[in-house]
Amino acid sequence: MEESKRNLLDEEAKASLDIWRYVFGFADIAAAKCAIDLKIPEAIENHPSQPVTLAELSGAVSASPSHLHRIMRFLVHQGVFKEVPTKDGLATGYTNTPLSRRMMITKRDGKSLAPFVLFETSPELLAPWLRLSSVVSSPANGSHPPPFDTVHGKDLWALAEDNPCFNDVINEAMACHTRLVVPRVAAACHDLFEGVATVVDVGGCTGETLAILVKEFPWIKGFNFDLPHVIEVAQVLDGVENVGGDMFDSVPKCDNVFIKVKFIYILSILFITNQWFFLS
Ligand SMILES: C[S@@+](CC[C@H](N)C(=O)[O-])C[C@H]1O[C@@H](n2cnc3c(N)ncnc32)[C@H](O)[C@@H]1O
Repeated sequence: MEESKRNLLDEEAKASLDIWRYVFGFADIAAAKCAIDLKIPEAIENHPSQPVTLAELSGAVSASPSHLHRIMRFLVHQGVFKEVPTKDGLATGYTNTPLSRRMMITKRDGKSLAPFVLFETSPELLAPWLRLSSVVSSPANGSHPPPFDTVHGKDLWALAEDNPCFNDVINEAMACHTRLVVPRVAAACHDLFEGVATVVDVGGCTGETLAILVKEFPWIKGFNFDLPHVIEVAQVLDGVENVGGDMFDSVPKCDNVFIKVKFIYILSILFITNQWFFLS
C-alpha cells in the first residue's frame, strides 16, 4: 500500500476514536467534581484500613454503592485513584494517588487545586464557554461584552459581589493557586524584598499572598487591596492592612506593587475586558 494511503487510513482510524473524546469530554471534569464534592480522596485517606473497599467507601461518603462503583471505575481508568487487591487477596479496594490528593478540598497544603476545579466547573463559569462561537464570530473591536457578561448580565466581579457563595468559590480558588506558587516566588525572589518597607497586593483577594510574604519577610508592612466585597471577607493578619477600593481609580501608595494574575490565553476570551488586557 502506498505510504500516503496508509497515513490517510491511520488518520481515519485515529479520528474514529478521538471523536468520542469530544462527545464525552465533559465526563472528566464531572467525575472529578463529584469526587471533590463527596470528599472521596479524604474518605480514602482517613480510612483506618487500606485499600478501601467499595462497601467501606460508600458507607464513608454516604453514596449508593452502584453509582459510586461507576464513578470510581471511571476515575481509576483516568488514573485519579488506584484499585488494588485487599490484603487477604479476596477483593479489591481503592487507594489515593498524588493526583487524587490534589483533589482534597480540605487540604491547604500548597498542592491541592480542588477549589480551582470547583470554580472552573461551577455553573456560573461553565455557561459562558458554551457561547464561545458567538464571541469568536463577533467583530474584534471590543464593542461586544465578553461571553461571561452576556450570559450573566454583569461581569465576574459584579456577580461575585451579588452572590456571597460564588464569591467564596472564587476566593478559595485564588487562594489555593496562591499557596501553590507564591512560596516559590518568595523563595526565588528573596533579594527583591530586602529593604522593602511596604508592599501593596493589588487584587490581593482574601490576603493569602500577603500572608505568605509577611511571614517570609516579617519587616514588610502589607496592604491587601481588593474590591470592597472581597475585603469584607479577607483574613485579618498581623502586619497586613486590608483596603477596599477600585484599582482603576487608585491604589494605596507603597514601595512595591505586587500583582499576581493567572493569564491563560484562551481564558481571556471568556471574561477579560480591554481594561484587564491592559493590565496583563
Ligand atoms: C483573578 S483574581 C486574582 C487574585 C489573586 N491576585 C491571585 O492571583 O490569586 C483578581 C482579583 O482582582 C480583584 N479585582 C477585580 N477588579 C478589581 C478592581 N477594579 N479593583 C481592585 N480589585 C479588583 C478581584 O476581586 C479578584 O480578587
